[in-house]
Amino acid sequence: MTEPVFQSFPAPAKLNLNLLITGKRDDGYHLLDSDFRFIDLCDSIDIAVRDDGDIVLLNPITGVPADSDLTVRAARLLQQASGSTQGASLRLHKRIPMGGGLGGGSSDAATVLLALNRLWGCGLSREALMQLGVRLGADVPVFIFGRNARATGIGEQLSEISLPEAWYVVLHPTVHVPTATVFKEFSRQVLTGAVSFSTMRTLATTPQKQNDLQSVVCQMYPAVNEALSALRECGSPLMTGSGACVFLECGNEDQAKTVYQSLSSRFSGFVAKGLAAHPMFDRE
Ligand SMILES: C[C@](O)(CO)[C@H](O)COP(=O)(O)OP(=O)(O)OC[C@H]1O[C@@H](n2ccc(N)nc2=O)[C@H](O)[C@@H]1O
Ligand SMILES: Nc1ncnc2c1ncn2[C@@H]1O[C@H](COP(=O)(O)OP(=O)(O)OP(=O)(O)O)[C@@H](O)[C@H]1O
Repeated sequence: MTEPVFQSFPAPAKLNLNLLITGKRDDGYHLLDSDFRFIDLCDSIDIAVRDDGDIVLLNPITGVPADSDLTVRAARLLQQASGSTQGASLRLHKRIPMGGGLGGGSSDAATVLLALNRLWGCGLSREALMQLGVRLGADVPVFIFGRNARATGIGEQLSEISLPEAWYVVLHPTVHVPTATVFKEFSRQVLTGAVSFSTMRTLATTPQKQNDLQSVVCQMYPAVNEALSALRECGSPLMTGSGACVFLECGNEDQAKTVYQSLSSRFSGFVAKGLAAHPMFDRE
């Protein structure tokens, strides 16, 4: 029997450099206005094509059954949409903390769609893959889009943005923050008037450095507030996505490392470099 040939594909994390919640759709999904930046903390996925049509995740994450894993769901969705009879063995190397607002699961799904589209020779356009991706999660399209982007809609309307070089101190409070719970609580607080929807930015407005979910998450998870308070001694930090991770932007790597070292005995986290584009993005 021939050994399967695995190829390795990167799946980067993202930060939401700002996150305005501008409304709610009839189906309950929230409208947002957010600048997404890819960072150099990456999961990686080894993929080998199989000719029996099966999709097999060789090392499921503890607590996430293989059938629910976004990598497996992405592969099955592409099989269905393209009519491909080929299968794949997947091996997942997780480095992006889960439930951190860093988009790890969404990025894994996007990488599988991009990689299998090539390996199976499906020939779907980037746009078609993005439309498939949003069925798996609101954060999936931006990873397929492949460039740092301003996102509107629920995250599927994307336009490229150009960002300066930057490094980020990212702290990971040890709480798992479920995205659905946070949006639900935000919605409840809109009804009571405790929070309100933001207005979408006009082209002339400079991006507001705010995350509309932050106050809700800090109320629910004090550990997130503590991490923000610690970073505030060094600048103006923000939460990413629906949390739990918080970050501080720094102009150079030394500064970021110094800030992180001063906090690393109290918080887990890391220093990451902002990327100019997704590592799988090619500009031809
Ligand atoms: C907060 C962000 O991380 C910002 O990047 C994303 O909008 C979240 O995207 P995601 O993790 O891919 O979220 P999904 O898996 O699509 O949605 C999880 C749940 O969060 C809520 N949700 C999510 C995204 C969104 N724009 N509005 C929502 O109300 C919905 O209840 C949904 O059932
Ligand atoms: N490949 C995967 N990697 C991580 N989580 C996965 C994966 N597949 C399914 N999941 C499920 O998705 C949940 C959210 O994981 P993820 O790491 O994407 O959260 P997140 O970074 O907060 O996402 P976001 O910023 O998109 O809200 C996990 O708790 C897990 O149950």
